[in-house]
Amino acid sequence: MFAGELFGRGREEPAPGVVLVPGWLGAAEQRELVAECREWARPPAGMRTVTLPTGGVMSVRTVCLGWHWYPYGYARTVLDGDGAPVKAFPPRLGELARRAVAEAYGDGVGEIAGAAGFAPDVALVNHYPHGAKMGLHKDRDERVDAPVVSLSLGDSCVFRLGNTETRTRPWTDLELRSGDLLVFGGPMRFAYHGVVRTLPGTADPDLGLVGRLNITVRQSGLE
Ligand SMILES: O=C(O)CCC(=O)C(=O)O
Ligand SMILES: [Fe+2]
Repeated sequence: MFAGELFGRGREEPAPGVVLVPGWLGAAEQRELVAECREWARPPAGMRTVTLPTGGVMSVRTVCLGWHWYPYGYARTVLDGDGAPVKAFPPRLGELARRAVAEAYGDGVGEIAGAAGFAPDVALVNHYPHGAKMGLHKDRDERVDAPVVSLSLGDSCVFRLGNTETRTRPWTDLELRSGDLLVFGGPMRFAYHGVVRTLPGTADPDLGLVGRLNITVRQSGLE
């Protein structure tokens, strides 16, 4: 427990273009999103493990909406899985993500590339079972520089926000908890980032979720 928590966790801007809004989603909204993720996870085009070109298998399980992400590109079918057409991008999730960007940047929305006209069309839903993590990477398969919206549910995690140049320091480790909103855009849109570890057992049991879910909502720039 940090002394600062006596005063609650406030909005943070850990780097230019990166905004963390703790507890952005209320308990009811979190429960609704978890229920939706369960539906999205069902086959066909459901949650799957991703095998990298190196032969490594990612420890998270992923389902995509709108466009199917595979290493490294986007397609309309699950070409590295069951071959089914990707599920539609839910308009409600798009609305939520647009509100997220507007609220995160506030009056500064005009200074962040692609933020004012944010038109998301793809979401990646990652489930982190206990012990899962995600190595440092850039989200670079999108063709535009609009911000990425990230929503966290369930167990907390240590999220590593790196830099745009190298996979090494400097980086900032942030704790992301259930309901937190993280937006990264502007000068940090193509920064390295990853999940060092999750913190098992930190989720509110009422959420009924084992592990951690993360939803990133993005604008692909694809037609
Ligand atoms: O789980 C997270 O917080 C980050 C996920 C991520 O970086 C991604 O899906 O590209
Ligand atoms: Fe990412």
